[in-house]
Amino acid sequence: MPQGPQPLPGVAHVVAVGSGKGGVGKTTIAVNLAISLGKLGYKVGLIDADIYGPNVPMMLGVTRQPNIVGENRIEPILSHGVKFISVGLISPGDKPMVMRGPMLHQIIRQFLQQVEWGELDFLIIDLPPGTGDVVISLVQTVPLTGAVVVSTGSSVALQDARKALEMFHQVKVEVIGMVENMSQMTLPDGTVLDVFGAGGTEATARQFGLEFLGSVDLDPAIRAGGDRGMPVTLAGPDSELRKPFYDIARKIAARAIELEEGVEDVLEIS
Ligand SMILES: Nc1ncnc2c1ncn2[C@@H]1O[C@H](COP(=O)(O)OP(=O)(O)OP(=O)(O)O)[C@@H](O)[C@H]1O
Repeated sequence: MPQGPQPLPGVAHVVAVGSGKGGVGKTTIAVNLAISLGKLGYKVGLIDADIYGPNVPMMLGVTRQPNIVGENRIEPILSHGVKFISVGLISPGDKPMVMRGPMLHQIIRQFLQQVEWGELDFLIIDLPPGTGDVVISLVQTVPLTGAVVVSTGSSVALQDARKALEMFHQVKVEVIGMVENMSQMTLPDGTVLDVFGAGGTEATARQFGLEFLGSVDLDPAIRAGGDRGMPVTLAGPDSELRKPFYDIARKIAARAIELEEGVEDVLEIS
């Protein structure tokens, strides 16, 4: 058995989406990012590693168990052009996932190595909120292209987002950039409400010398799309609501490709 993280054959870029604080919309961003990348022509996979709130199956509208094929290989579920697998499919329904570190590590390894991902341009990983075990299991198993950190503009969310940044730094994962979710809300009469402190995430990104990837508004349509298993980005980039998701996806794709090329350059020189 080879030691250390090994690239997944056929998978070009692995991008983790983390947050620090729970409930800031990390899964919403990860799911809409995956769909947007798919609509932009990339082949996309999504691992829902959020053991505390595995909501990807609901947001992608499929909650059935995956098929086992060949010699104990797992066939990912295909929905809206995205191949996905979720801890929520292992423990469906309302039962919480209760498990110790080694079992969690085993599941993350399985999701990476035992799933028939085929050829992928991007494998997106929806991390649990906070800092910890899942990220360590990930970096021990595969080289990550980078991570995206989602936050609202509120000071409390940003306090936790900074911890996530520090964690990625400690495990030597490049942060591709930060996204502000639920940034502001436009009422039907055109009034703009600043609910969570719009602009806070951009300021934090600047402070850390990171790219700010963009802001997504707080909009009931985004919540409703996730609840119905029909995320808003399915309708393409042509609206003020959906365009930011596509702009963010394009920036992440460009940066991920650039980072991977950088690695190849270094290898060529040495
Ligand atoms: N921009 C938005 N506008 C409206 N609702 C949103 C937006 N982003 C997320 N939501 C809603 O907020 C709730 C929390 O979002 P989500 O589950 O994506 O957060 P999370 O950070 O992944 O949470 P956790 O990691 O704690 O599971 C969901 O009901 C989701 O539909």
